[in-house]
Amino acid sequence: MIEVRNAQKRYGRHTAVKDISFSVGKGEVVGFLGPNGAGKTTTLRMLTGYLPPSSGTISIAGYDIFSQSVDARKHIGYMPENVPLYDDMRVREYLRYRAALKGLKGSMLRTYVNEAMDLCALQHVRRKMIKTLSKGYRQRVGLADALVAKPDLLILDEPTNGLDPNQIRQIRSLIKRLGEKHTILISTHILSEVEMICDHVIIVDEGIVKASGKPDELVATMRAAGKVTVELKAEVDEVKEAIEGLDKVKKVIVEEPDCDWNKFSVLVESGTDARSRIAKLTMAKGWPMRTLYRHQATLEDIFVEMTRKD
Ligand SMILES: Nc1ncnc2c1ncn2[C@@H]1O[C@H](COP(=O)(O)OP(=O)(O)OP(=O)(O)O)[C@@H](O)[C@H]1O
Repeated sequence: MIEVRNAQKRYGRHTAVKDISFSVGKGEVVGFLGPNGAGKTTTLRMLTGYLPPSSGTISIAGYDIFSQSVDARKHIGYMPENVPLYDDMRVREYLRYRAALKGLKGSMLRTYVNEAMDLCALQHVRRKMIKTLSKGYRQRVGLADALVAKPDLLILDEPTNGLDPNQIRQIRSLIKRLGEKHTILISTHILSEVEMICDHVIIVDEGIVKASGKPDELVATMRAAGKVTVELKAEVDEVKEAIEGLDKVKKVIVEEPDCDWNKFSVLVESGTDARSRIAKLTMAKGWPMRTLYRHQATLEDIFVEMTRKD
């Protein structure tokens, strides 16, 4: 459904997207993650045909987004980050206007607008002026606009941005339902959102793809390169030196002590579990120990690991 090959975007001297390639299959729900300024919005705007790439190719449903833009755009419903709405229009009036711009007419236009309003729970505000709507409802109008012409691909740029937790849940469950029938590319900062909604995740930073895969696969890779936490009573430097001397231990980080218990994070090589060797060492040394556990990596750990600057 989406094929991006070596897309690059420069704004004058600044390169916002260095070299991005990825593909999204039909029916997939893909999370597009990255810190501020990573190039997410720029990439989404290139995908939707609003910005030409400086180099590289992008095709949607087999159509090149620039040379076959009309055909490509028929497949896309786009919800930009700050949904631009006409404040002085009423909800239904606005959606009918947008549907007409997308080529819908007559009874089909009315039916499609009605269905989009049903899906986004907008019927009870259909006669309200857009300027009187809360942020959550404005987002729903933006989503209804994106899906009114029944495109098979939805591109959503931070759809839950600025919403309160209840509104976030509502929009999230709506996106989940939409994912049953549409291919979705969703840019977000909210990692739990990705874990809940997406089949696949792409992490971008500094204009390139840093990681890509199923959320649980990424987490499994990270888990293999795990971290162990140890709390014991012994002299800090001695513990650090002894654990760092163990096979396959990469580094020992001294954490804030908890009362008189010293705490250490032990970073170990991929595929190893240092717990039994640490336990043997502490017993041999006679150090009292109260904690020894291996961390379960989360998508947040992956995100931080892939995008940290230190
Ligand atoms: N029109 C523009 N002119 C010049 N530079 C721009 C323009 N738009 C974006 N940039 C720069 O390009 C880089 C990528 O921006 P982009 O908005 O794509 O990032 P983002 O990942 O969407 O960030 P955020 O999560 O903050 O929305 C940033 O350094 C930004 O300052």
